[in-house]
Amino acid sequence: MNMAPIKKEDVTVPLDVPKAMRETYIKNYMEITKESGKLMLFAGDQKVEHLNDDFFGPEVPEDDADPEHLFRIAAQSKIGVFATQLGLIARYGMDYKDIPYLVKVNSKTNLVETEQADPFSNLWYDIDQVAEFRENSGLNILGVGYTIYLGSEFEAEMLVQAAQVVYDAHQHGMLSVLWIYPRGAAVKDEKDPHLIAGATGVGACLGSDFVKVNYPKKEGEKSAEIFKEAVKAAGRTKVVCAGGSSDEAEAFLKKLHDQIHISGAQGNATGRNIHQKPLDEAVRMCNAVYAITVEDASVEDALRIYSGE
Ligand SMILES: O=P(O)(O)OC[C@H]1O[C@](O)(COP(=O)(O)O)[C@@H](O)[C@@H]1O
Repeated sequence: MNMAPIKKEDVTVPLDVPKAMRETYIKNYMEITKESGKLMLFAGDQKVEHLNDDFFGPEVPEDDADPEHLFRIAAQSKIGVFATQLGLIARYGMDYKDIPYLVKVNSKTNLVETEQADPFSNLWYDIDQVAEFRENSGLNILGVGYTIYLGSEFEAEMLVQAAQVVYDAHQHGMLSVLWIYPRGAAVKDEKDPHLIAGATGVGACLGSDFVKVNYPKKEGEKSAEIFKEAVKAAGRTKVVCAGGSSDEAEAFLKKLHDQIHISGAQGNATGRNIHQKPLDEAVRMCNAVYAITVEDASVEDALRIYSGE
């Protein structure tokens, strides 16, 4: 069920990568996509984004209450990269040296989001510090991630920061993933397909390697079909979808399969649908998501992996 692997020559290196860093960029690209060209990103930044809501409660298994759960899953499963904040990586990385990491360089909590409030997610670290951390820790840091809230009154600041993050990541041969969410008082419908396509187009103009958006939704339309506009608008920037809140396994895997095979998405970025499970089940779900994304598995194959057959 493996797809033909991509070769080094297939990697399009953006021109803001300096000559001396081309090989590093290609190596990181091959590694983050597991030589498939597709990204399986395990998203673990929610301890800030959603505070403890995703990690504790009647619907959440006890394993998830401890931040180390995220590292255990990332270490024991097949993934392209594990995305979280630098501080958490610094606290656990010594015991999880083999995980491929992506440092999320901005984050904000959900407390600021009311009906009126326009979100702003400020930069925590500049990319030179991430590169310094990569050097000092010896960890395998393949890329960086940044969130933009398009349409927020703070959009201008976030666009500047995102542009710098992408450019600077490329200076160090690292990959960039932009999370782009239309959000704020000016945004009537965050999941409007045309607006999501606007967001992926912004990702392309920022020169990002990957752009992560929410799956569009429109009354009476098939999401997999209306998502095609966003994939097209992104051009050479690859589009991946956020996982969303925990769903029933088959429905979730089917949706992911459609995103890749109907819409043309080049991967996924999944958090809660993986980590809101006890460790063993979380690992099986992660491997199932990886199988669809990187190994071209069918939904049936992925379900077999998930059920441990
Ligand atoms: O839309 P929200 O609530 O801001 O969610 C943002 C979160 O969703 C993600 O993009 C994807 O994670 P999930 O798969 O759990 O949805 C996270 O990286 C991020 O923390």
